[in-house]
Amino acid sequence: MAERSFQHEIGLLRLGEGETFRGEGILAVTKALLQSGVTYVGGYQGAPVSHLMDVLIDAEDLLAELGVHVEAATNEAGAAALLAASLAYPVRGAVTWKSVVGTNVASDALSNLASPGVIGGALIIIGEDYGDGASVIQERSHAFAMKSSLWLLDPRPHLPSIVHMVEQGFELSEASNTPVMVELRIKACHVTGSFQTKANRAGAKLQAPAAFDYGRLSHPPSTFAHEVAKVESRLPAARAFIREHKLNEVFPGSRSDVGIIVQGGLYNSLMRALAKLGLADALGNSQIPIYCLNVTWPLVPEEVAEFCAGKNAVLMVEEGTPEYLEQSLSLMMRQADIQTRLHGKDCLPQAGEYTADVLVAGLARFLESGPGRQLAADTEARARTAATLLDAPLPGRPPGFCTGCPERPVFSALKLAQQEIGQTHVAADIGCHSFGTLPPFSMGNSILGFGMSLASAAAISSVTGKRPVAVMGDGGFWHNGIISGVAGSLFNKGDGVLVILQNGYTSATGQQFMPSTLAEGHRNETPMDIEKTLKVMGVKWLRTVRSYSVATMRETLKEAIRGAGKGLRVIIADGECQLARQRRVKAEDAARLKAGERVIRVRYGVDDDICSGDHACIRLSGCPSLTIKPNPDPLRDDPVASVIPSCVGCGLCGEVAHAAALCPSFWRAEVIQNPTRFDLWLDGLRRRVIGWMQGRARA
Ligand SMILES: O=C(O)C(=O)Cc1c[nH]c2ccccc12
Repeated sequence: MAERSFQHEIGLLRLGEGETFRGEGILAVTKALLQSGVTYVGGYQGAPVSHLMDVLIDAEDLLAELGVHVEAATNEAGAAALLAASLAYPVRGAVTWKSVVGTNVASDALSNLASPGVIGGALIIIGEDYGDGASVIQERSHAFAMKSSLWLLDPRPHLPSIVHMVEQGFELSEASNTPVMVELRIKACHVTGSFQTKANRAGAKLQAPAAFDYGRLSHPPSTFAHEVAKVESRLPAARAFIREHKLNEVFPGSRSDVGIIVQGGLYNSLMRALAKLGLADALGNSQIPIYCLNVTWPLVPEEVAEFCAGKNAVLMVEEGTPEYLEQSLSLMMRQADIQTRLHGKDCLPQAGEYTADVLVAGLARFLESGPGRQLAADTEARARTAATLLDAPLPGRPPGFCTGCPERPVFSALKLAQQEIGQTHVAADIGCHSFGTLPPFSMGNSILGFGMSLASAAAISSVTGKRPVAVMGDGGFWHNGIISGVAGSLFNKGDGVLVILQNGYTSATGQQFMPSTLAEGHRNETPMDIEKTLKVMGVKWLRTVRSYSVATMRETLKEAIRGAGKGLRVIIADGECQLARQRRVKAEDAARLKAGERVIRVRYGVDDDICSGDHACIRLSGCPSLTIKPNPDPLRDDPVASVIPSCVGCGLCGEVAHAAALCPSFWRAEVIQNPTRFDLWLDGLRRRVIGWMQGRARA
């Protein structure tokens, strides 16, 4: 994989009995899977679980030794469907993706899997991308567990707990014939710690295909029996297992009047809040008893009753909306006729991440604690004071395209095209190109999902009377766009423009390879070609344009948007992901330098004397390496544009200045290492000519 090397982590996967693993939560999961004897693993990358897939794919050799099949699925639906191996065979397997979005994509396969259930342990490791730092819609994966009768583990962020829950997850899955989701929030994925390892186990293998059994198909009439099995056998079996194996934890406290029930994943934040309130020490000893739900679905009514009975009040600490757990607890307590008061979202916010500070305020409300309220008020006041001390609000720092990104020029070209032919609807998509919706481009009227831009634009021309432009990455194309977008548009004889940003990787998730990746050393020796694929599908109007050629791209866009006739027009904007390219080129250059070979680096810069100081170049590019500096001319006070050393020489600044006819202040230089004798001769000649001209100028 391109983003980073996982050689160290692969070493950790080889640890044997009784050794110590040190690292991140999400990587501990990879080791836990191998210790559990999986026969197959798979998934689709996305924050915060990308590294799980990356490590497993890089660990090809080890997994081959253990006989574990690895599947880099093209989307989450494919990953979920992989679990059918555990539906038909008593083998263990695990898949991963980011949630809630990945679970949305996977949900068709998940429903069909959950209905017959599984005979081999089946785990779904979901990266719950919720709260500060999340990149997707704020919804709860919990809903999927409830609707499909899947069990939901939410281990407290502590490596031994995470590993234990993965191992127990397989057992629970087998004991109740139900797929199990392991929910890991951003903080749980990145929490660091250690645990004692066990030896890896080879996955089970069978000699023959399973016998035909209609009862294991999610088809009527089997589905009616499945529905009954879910409630009459699988649920009771799961509850019995959870109770018997103490998957949920009770931490007793000195107080008997109140208690706290917490989702396992929030346990660390809760302990921090209690410590701030002086109700717990730093070692996790709390005065208030805590019932920690490492399993958030299903709840175990007997455990709930035991914890709540006899207390005046309990607080349910449950992040996100709606308050499914609070509702369930309320029903259970009513049914068991327990008179304990139940609090939750009346004390804590309905929406947003439950950070320690948010929990301090909520706990103070629950405990009706004066000093607690004071602490929460003080914290808020400090934040306000800090804001006033700063005088003006801090300038926004939206994320944006990397230096040299091949996607930036496409938005520059689209901006220039719109300047000439007017605005048109722009359907944005998920990927690095989503940054086109942020300044300085601010383009995009909708984002409807991964690979959904073209489909989302299908009805737009009937609304606006103008041909819309859908932007899609090559990652989005293979994930969903090829079917939902391209096939849908061709089938419906749709009219519109699709711009495919072909950079060679699913870059936003960490530069993973995908079907059309060309990189060397990739397992896929015959990469699928998007252009050929589109032609075969029947796209008639198709252009491939180098993404840095801004003027050509502008003209191509104008032609596509305004051209006569109907039909889908596709522009493939081609340019390799610059981060991946830099890693590749740097290594290649270093090898060439070492061998004494000639290496050229291209750099751009701005001539201070010529820069007009209007910064149109910056507004059309937003490159992090193109900034401003004080004007060296004492008679001018406008800052001038400046290219800083992080420039990778993509040439966009010059292209934009040329395409938009801005001031001619950009220069391009070639830095040649290990020059040839011809290079040196040419350099000497240039110096002489320039010297002669400068001499004339002075004269
Ligand atoms: O990695 C991220 O942050 C993403 O949002 C990418 C992504 C991976 N799988 C998806 C399914 C639906 C929408 C976005 C994604």
